[in-house]
Amino acid sequence: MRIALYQAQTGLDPEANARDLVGAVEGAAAGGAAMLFTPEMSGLLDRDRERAERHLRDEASDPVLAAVLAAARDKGIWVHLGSLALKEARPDGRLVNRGFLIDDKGTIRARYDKIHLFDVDLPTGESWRESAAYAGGERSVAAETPLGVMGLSICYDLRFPDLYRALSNAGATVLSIPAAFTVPTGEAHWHVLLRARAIEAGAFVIAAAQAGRHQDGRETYGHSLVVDPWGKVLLDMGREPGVGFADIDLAEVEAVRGRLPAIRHRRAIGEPELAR
Ligand SMILES: O=C(O)CNC(=O)[C@H](CS)NC(=O)CCC(=O)C(=O)O
Repeated sequence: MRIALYQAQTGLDPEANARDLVGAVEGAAAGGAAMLFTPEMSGLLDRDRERAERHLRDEASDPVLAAVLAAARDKGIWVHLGSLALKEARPDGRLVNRGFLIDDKGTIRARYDKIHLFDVDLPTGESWRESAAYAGGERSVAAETPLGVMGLSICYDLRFPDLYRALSNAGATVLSIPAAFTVPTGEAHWHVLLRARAIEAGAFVIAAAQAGRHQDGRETYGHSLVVDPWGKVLLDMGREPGVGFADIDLAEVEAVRGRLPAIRHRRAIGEPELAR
């Protein structure tokens, strides 16, 4: 089964970003992919909250989402739109960071709101307070796809293995982890965390990422990755934006789980006994 990943360098203009997304859908379909994966914040990447807010809509009126739904239908391809920032009616006024699983008829099959929010001060001086602008999601989501049951997640979620344990316990054999990773944390942690999630779950990991220097001045790590259930990297897109392809053999999941049945050996772990 062929999949495609769109490594984006999303900018400040949602219209231009939507055109690039539609181009990626067309490129993925022309290349024979059954499904395209796009990064976190595929519609707009802007550190300036006030400037960004002027462009943001709710789900029903978001033009980027509408463009991707139409392109998926026209090209007959599934899309995991990694995430969009959306203005949903919430009492506290915060946004949601929401991913969409879209089928080849342009129908939304599942939505996932990012659970773990990136509130981190890096030693390089980079400082992020995602929870100031976004409300965290409350539930994990898996969905049936042509690739099998897929677990949805977003970026910083990658650091919380309990989420992937829950998804694989629910039958997920593919884990999608769209991202906009920082460069220093990407260099230190990206490959090892993605490979670990694949190995622990005996599942494919598909991680479409933002890459390079963006119009808002930020730099993201790139390296969109596909990892097989044994932990082998099948695709690493490096630093340049574009569409990449990988052929994945879904039988690998059962083969690896048969060889090393760790997920069948999972136990419920309680509080540790603390010896003093
Ligand atoms: O808000 C936006 O515009 C786009 N969203 C992001 O950039 C998000 C939240 S600030 N980034 C991450 O989660 C990076 C995680 C990361 O880099 C790590 O876990 O090391």
